[in-house]
Amino acid sequence: MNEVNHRHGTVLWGANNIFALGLLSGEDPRETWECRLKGKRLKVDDDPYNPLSPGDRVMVDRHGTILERLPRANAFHRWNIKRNNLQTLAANLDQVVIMGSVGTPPFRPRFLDRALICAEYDSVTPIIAINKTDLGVTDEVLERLAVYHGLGIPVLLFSVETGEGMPELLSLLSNRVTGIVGQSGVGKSSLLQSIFPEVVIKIGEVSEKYQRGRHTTTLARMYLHWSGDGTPDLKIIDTPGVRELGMNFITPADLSFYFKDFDPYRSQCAFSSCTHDHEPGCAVTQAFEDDLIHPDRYESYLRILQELTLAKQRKYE
Ligand SMILES: Nc1nc2c(ncn2[C@@H]2O[C@H](COP(=O)(O)OP(=O)(O)OP(=O)(O)O)[C@@H](O)[C@H]2O)c(=O)[nH]1
Ligand SMILES: [Zn+2]
Repeated sequence: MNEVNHRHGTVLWGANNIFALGLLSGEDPRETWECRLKGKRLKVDDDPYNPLSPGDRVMVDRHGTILERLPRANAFHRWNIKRNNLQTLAANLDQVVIMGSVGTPPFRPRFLDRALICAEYDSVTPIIAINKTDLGVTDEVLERLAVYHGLGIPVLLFSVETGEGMPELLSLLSNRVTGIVGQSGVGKSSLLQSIFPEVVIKIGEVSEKYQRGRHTTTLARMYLHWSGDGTPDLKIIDTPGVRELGMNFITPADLSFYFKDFDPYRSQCAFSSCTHDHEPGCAVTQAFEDDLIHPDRYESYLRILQELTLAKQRKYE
């Protein structure tokens, strides 16, 4: 391969066969370039619908044809219900911010627990960030969030509206590649707009438009923030807002291993095949009854377990 005629770049966003690349090797760090995949395929064809995601590093020729995807350090996925498969949302992440809110919409541990499972599955470090503190944070919410703090996960409270907690959030994001996931309405667009005031954030509209299309329920996008010396000091990949995260990539038997707070009890159940649901002698159920496992977490577990068990039954029907 003639290196002189090739450049490296990072996928900022893209759909179907057109990808915007940034962080290109060359003179101008802020240059972006619209490139194409030759024949819509890559040698590493692990996801034919979605061969490239924001954060992917690629090699491109001088005509703007993407030749190769460089090896991924990791990738963040979600379950695509329509395709019945995992879908890559972002690649090469240092961390993922799981965004929630208080007030509107109210704090919802179910989504959080599901997003934490995705992060654990993909070995991406999670951070929990709860927006809209200006609407008031009740002791009840603080008590529910303490569970995650206890699991060793950073928990931040902030408000895009008042700026409270924003310096702490930005310092956690600085000089890292961060994915953001959150349910619709938690203020993802507002957060991005406050960090990237020069960009007109139209994520809601764009993904809405594309969701009607066949291929692109996938429109994630990387935003770059440039420091004074011309280097990017923030790299944030926004992912499309979702209502619910499907968990079909794990089996019912594996589910409890994603609940680290069950670790001290799991091995003490009377049956080695215990699903920690209804079985006699279940140490996990006992721990929940003894207030050693938070009710939110046990409820999340039971709901996902039921969903996965039903999906498995349907598969064999
Ligand atoms: N009170 C309050 N409202 C906020 C805050 N941040 C965002 N909002 C409001 O929350 C609503 C939803 O914000 P968006 O930024 O559109 O939320 P989103 O998560 O991008 O939602 P989708 O576009 O549907 O994915 C808007 O009315 C915002 O003005 C905040 O810190 N405090
Ligand atoms: Zn059990």
